Amino acid sequence: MIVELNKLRNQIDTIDQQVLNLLSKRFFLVKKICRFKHKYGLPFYSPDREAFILKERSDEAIKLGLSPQFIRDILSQIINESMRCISRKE
Ligand SMILES: C=C(O[C@@H]1C=C(C(=O)O)C=C[C@H]1O)C(=O)O
Repeated sequence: MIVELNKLRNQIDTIDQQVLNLLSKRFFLVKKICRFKHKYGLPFYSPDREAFILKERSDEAIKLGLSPQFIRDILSQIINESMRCISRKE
């Protein structure tokens, strides 16, 4: 029984690691976009793009049997972190 539980937990650990790696890649791309926008004098904040992301991903969440509100909440947090990320000027 414990072996089975550990196997399942190991799978969750692997998935969590993948989520972290993907978030790291996402913030890397956000920083690239930030530099691109800075170069061409564009504002970093794009409310239309953010609205598009939240709508698209919550529609996708429904198809996958996930709560669309949960996915919107997570993505809003991630996008808020994008703002903090670029203000750190790393
Ligand atoms: C990364 C961008 O810049 C900002 C950050 C976003 C994000 O984290 O997805 C989305 C829109 C912008 O407010 C972008 O315009 O794509």
